[in-house]
Amino acid sequence: MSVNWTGDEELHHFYEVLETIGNGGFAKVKLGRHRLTGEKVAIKIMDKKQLGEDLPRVKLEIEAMKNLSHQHVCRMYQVIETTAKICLVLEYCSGGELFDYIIAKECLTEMETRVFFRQIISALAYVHSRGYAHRDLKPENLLIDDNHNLKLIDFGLCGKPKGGMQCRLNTCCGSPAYAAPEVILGKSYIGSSADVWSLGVVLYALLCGYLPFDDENCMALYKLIEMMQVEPQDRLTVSELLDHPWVTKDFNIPVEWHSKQQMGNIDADCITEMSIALKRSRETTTQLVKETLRFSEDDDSTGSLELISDNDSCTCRTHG
Ligand SMILES: COc1cc(O)cc(Nc2ccc(C(=O)Nc3ccc4c(c3)C[NH2+]CC4)cc2)c1
Repeated sequence: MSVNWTGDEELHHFYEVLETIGNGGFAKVKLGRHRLTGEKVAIKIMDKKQLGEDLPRVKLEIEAMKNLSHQHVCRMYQVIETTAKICLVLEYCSGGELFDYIIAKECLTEMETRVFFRQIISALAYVHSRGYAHRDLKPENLLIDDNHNLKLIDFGLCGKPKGGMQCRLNTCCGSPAYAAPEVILGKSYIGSSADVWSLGVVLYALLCGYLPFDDENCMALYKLIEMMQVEPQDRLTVSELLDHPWVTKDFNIPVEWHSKQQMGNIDADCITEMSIALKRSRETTTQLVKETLRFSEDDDSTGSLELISDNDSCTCRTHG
């Protein structure tokens, strides 16, 4: 059974839409709660008129998010589109932005920085392996989840070179304070190298609690940070960072960057547990989940489901 919802009806049928938790440019992010599972979500609401010529970027991000499923990348659960709006239903990260966390703590210890930095490298190595450059890496685009782990968000500026990650990109984008010199200078650039420069600025911000400013002392410092070499070919690569001595210190193992989340079909055991928890038949539960997640037989969705039961409420998360 499929229902012809209007976008607003669909959004409010499946989700309670609560307070605003983030604002940025042409988008507002509101806290939402799934009416069936009780799970909190973040709903990024964009007005198509305000998007204007940026609308294709949103479609690019949605396409990217369909191909990304990783323990340190914020999940996109659902897209709800109306004539006037596009809503992305996203993973809710209760700890908020890493940016606010750094401000609140002034700066982080070397150990806490290393734990976070390993998670950021893990996410970046995975995103690059899927053929995408993020191009807007900064503490505002790293969220802290319920388990105090980082999740990379906002793929609205990501680039996917047609010929693969060795091919150059041309669009000058991202935040100036984190953008690589070659991007700032309007040159064509390798996306993964530009992301590594941003990674260097993020590391500086984590350890110092403020951004490097462009004075001669900082330029001298840049030369010490191997990720912030002005010439891209002199810069460390993500794969060199995975087992860099500073990154592996105290861990003694390289960063595990492969996804721990299977991209597959709906897990039968999950349906069984959900149907018991929800006191519904397996068939009804499967239909509800498919309807909620807009799965269909002919769809190429590769999402899989994981049941997280917590104090009798059951939460169903998708992967992929
Ligand atoms: C792929 O993930 C994306 C993609 C995208 O384009 C945008 C987002 N944006 C999000 C922004 C914020 C949150 C979020 O959970 N924010 C949040 C959560 C808790 C708190 C705050 C913000 C701020 N006050 C403290 C508590 C989630 C997604 C993701």
